[in-house]
Amino acid sequence: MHKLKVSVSFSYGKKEIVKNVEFEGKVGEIIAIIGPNGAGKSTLLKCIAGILKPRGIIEYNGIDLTKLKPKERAKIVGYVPQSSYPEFAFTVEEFVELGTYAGKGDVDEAIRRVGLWEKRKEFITNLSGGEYQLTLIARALAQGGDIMLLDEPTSHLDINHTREIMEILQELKKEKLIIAVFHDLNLAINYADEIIVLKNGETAWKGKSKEISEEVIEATYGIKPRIVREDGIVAVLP
Ligand SMILES: Nc1ncnc2c1ncn2[C@@H]1O[C@H](COP(=O)(O)OP(=O)(O)OP(=O)(O)O)[C@@H](O)[C@H]1O
Repeated sequence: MHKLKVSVSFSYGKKEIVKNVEFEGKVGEIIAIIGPNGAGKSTLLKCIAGILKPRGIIEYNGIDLTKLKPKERAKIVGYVPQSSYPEFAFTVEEFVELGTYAGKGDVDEAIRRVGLWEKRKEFITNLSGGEYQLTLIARALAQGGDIMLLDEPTSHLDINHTREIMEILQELKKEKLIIAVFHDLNLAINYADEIIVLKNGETAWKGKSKEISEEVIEATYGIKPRIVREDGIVAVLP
């Protein structure tokens, strides 16, 4: 069990943004969603998060997530939005507690797990971009659900913070299903187990991340990259 089944479409007005995207995932996996700007990646994630109401099926362990009330759904799915600069001067611990259904214990535990315990009394407006991203992850973590969705968790981060976030995700996947949107193909290929490539709202390719080919990338992005494979590491050179 611990399996997510997704088969959804979503339209803004008459414009279909997500077209029959189907995949399955289970606890223990990282699934990366990649694709060009405007492909529908964030929209797909928001559908799974319950922020948007898609047509189709989103089922976890046989439970139809689209039918759950927000509070019930939040116990299963955590959502980490695209990071934007924080506007309000909450402390880290106030922010992690805010909007979650977590108890104090879960809040403390989540802050510890992302390594921000020393900064728990700090205002989020004083954090670096990387620390703020960790705070967003802690907030989703505090809800304790089996599924964690992240929209570009490493955008604007330096190599140090990028590694920190990716290592946290590797650790979390032992007990969760992680679904994350990435623009960085190298991160997606090397850290995710599965990749879903979206183009114009459709699934252009899906499969084991390291099996993605030059042809798939060329067909999706319109440029022929070089892919170097060595010692189990895959490097995509634009
Ligand atoms: N609120 C909205 N109303 C109407 N159209 C929208 C809305 N939000 C997004 N769209 C459109 O949906 C399409 C997909 O957007 P989405 O943000 O899901 O793409 P994306 O793949 O995440 O892009 P990016 O990589 O640039 O973040 C775009 O054409 C966008 O203009």
